[in-house]
Amino acid sequence: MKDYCDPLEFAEEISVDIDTEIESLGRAKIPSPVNLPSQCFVNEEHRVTLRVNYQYLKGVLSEGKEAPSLELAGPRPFIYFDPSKVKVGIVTCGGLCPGINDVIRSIVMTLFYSYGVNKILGFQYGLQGFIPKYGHPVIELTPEVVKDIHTQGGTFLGTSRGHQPVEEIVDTLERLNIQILFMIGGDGTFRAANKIKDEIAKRGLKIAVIAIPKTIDNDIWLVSKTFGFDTAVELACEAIRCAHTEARAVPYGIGLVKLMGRHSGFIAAAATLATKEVNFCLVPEMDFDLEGEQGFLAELEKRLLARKHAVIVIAEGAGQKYVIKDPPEYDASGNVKLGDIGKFVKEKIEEYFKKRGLEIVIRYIDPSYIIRSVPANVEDRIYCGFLGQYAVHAGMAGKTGLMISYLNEQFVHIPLKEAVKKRKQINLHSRFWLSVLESTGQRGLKNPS
Ligand SMILES: Nc1ncnc2c1ncn2[C@@H]1O[C@H](COP(=O)(O)OP(=O)(O)O)[C@@H](O)[C@H]1O
Ligand SMILES: O=P(O)(O)OC[C@H]1O[C@](O)(COP(=O)(O)O)[C@@H](O)[C@@H]1O
Ligand SMILES: [Mg+2]
Repeated sequence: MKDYCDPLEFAEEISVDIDTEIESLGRAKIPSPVNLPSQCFVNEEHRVTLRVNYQYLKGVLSEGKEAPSLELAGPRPFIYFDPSKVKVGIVTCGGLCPGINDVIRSIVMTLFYSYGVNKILGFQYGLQGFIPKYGHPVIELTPEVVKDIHTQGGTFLGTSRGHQPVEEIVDTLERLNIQILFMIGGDGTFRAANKIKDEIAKRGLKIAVIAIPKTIDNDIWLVSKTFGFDTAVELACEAIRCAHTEARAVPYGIGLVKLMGRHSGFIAAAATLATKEVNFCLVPEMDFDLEGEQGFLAELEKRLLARKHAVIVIAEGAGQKYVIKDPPEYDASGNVKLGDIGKFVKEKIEEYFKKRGLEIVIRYIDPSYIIRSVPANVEDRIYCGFLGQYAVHAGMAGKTGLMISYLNEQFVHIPLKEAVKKRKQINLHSRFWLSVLESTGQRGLKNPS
């Protein structure tokens, strides 16, 4: 599993103080079912040292403190819930992402075959599925129902954006007697999951909430890579290759590709590294000037004159200072609505070269929804399988308020409250970004102030 997006390399403050304690509903006393090979069992003693900055670690150890470590994910020898009685819910929220169906399938198959759980309900259309007024019926999930869903993109359960009353969500969990809730979603879903977990605790209920990080943006803190990201990058590369072909075919051809990435430009950056044809990669983390001697347009002109073609990749959240509405607008989930930077940059390029009398040909490609609605690629398919399995092991062990994460090359449990503390973004001083700069050859794109 590739780990080049290690969030600790992206963090400015590598010396993270994380509360790594995982909450539990009670003592796990029931022996795990025989279908699970005992050699695979892990327990709470199995912890993974969190890879942190060496200087920070030295400081921690010299103070006599322990090195920060995370609970390892995996099947436990003893579980909390009785497989013959436990009832489980699954919900998918937020934007689509390749691999959601793989995760749903993996959860259902693991519950059924490894633990013998047969009461599994799917809530439809995200958080709306818990709210009676929407009238979305729950779906009974069995291996037969989910057996082929991984061949399709999207989510078999449907999704939605928009806040729903947490009290009503927990009322529904109580009414249906759900004891483990698996929430597949991104940062927004995790904030909702945290609130649901708090409401459950307030009512003194024994319901586990387990989150699985989903988003093509790969912007979740304390996860190396979210599932679906790899597939999205692969598709993005195809768009870039086409843009390059178009640009090279004509004199002064420009291929401009806009990719998703609301606040984090990982798709744009990774696709740039993968294709090697990109000359300018613009991401939300980086400020750039359009005009001026060292601005983007002047740099683009230099490139065009030297090589007669250019490829530009722009993440949708880049350059928002030029296009965002004032005051900003928000979607139903509270995410800021972005201005269309791709269209804006295209028009600026056309204007600039018209003024300078250089006849350019610009091809603008916006593959946005195509890269997230396809089925998962092999890499993501394997990854999603693991995520679903580890989520089930954590839930059956009675753990709660956690996210299953792949971090420092291990599957681990991360408290949700830590995962929502911040957003993972590209660190412009990281070796990862340096590699992007080396690949594009782009300069700072900022005029001296
Ligand atoms: N702070 C919050 N409190 C409660 N619910 C939230 C919060 N933020 C987001 N949500 C809900 O979580 C769901 C998913 O959020 P969204 O931002 O759309 O997607 P994602 O989880 O992929 O980031 C939506 O139904 C949204 O309203
Ligand atoms: O689905 P919508 O509402 O058009 O939103 C598009 C946004 O969703 C994303 O695909 C990511 O959304 P999530 O936070 O739900 O994973 C972004 O890349 C994009 O900005
Ligand atoms: Mg999100």
